[in-house]
Amino acid sequence: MSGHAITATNVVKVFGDKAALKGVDLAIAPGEMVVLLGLSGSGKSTFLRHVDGLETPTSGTLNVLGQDLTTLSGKGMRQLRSKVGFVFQQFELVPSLTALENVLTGALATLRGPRLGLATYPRRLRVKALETLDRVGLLERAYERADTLSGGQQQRVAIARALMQEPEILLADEPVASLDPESSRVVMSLIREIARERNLTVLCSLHQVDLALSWADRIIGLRDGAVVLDTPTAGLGRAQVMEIYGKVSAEPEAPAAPAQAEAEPKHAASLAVSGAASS
Ligand SMILES: Nc1ncnc2c1ncn2[C@@H]1O[C@H](COP(=O)(O)OP(=O)(O)OP(=O)(O)O)[C@@H](O)[C@H]1O
Repeated sequence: MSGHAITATNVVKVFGDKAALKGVDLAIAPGEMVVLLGLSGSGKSTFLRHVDGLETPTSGTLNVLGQDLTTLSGKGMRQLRSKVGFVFQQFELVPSLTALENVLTGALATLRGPRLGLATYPRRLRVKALETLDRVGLLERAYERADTLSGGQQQRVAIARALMQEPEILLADEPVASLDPESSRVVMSLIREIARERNLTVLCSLHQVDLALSWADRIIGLRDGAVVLDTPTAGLGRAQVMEIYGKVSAEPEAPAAPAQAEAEPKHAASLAVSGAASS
């Protein structure tokens, strides 16, 4: 037992002939807000999916909230997953349901049987869902269909949904990649405030160095399936920031020229803004 919320030891994940994770080692303390920073394809989503038990490591070990994920099955895995909330880039709401109903689905794992319509949820959960919507600033939108809300509002509903399960860990996979800068700021600031209030451990993938520097306690940089950087953000000077741009956005060592086009990261521009990407 390490006392960490998440500990990965030499986690390798191979899909067919592709190694998505090449021996990831990291440890995250309870209550930390960590950004997993890297280009598209660096392995961020794959790692987050491991922490939620959606993928199993090919080798290595992953300990989440004191449990070795590689040994958990059925019930044990469900119990662990109930303590881990997940927020996605595309929100993954049910578009035809109201904001409130979407939030309530976050409590489904605690209920027996299907729920169709608001009235089928216990009153205590309806009240809790309304309070949670209020916390994300959307109480007045509770009865509107999810697909009538803006992207930023939908992501706030998705955060409220994740909070309904009272998680100890919140995973967020590129939660602001589909949002404009102002909505991104609102969503990141909300995640940070709520994490502080509830002593949540947050692991959030991002591809933007600037956002990572603004919102993380610590940045873990992934490149080509490996950790290339692990640094607290407090007190970083310009030189270290440049180093972050360089380390996370540099191509893997000695890339073969013909592979370059295919390996071209879709987020290259946002990581290359410093001009230090080749350092
Ligand atoms: N189920 C899968 N089957 C085969 N290859 C996969 C699978 N999942 C991920 N990969 C590959 O693993 C590598 C890492 O992908 P991953 O989605 O984790 O990266 P990422 O950093 O999250 O990027 P993005 O932001 O584009 O999702 C990629 O090369 C991807 O094609």
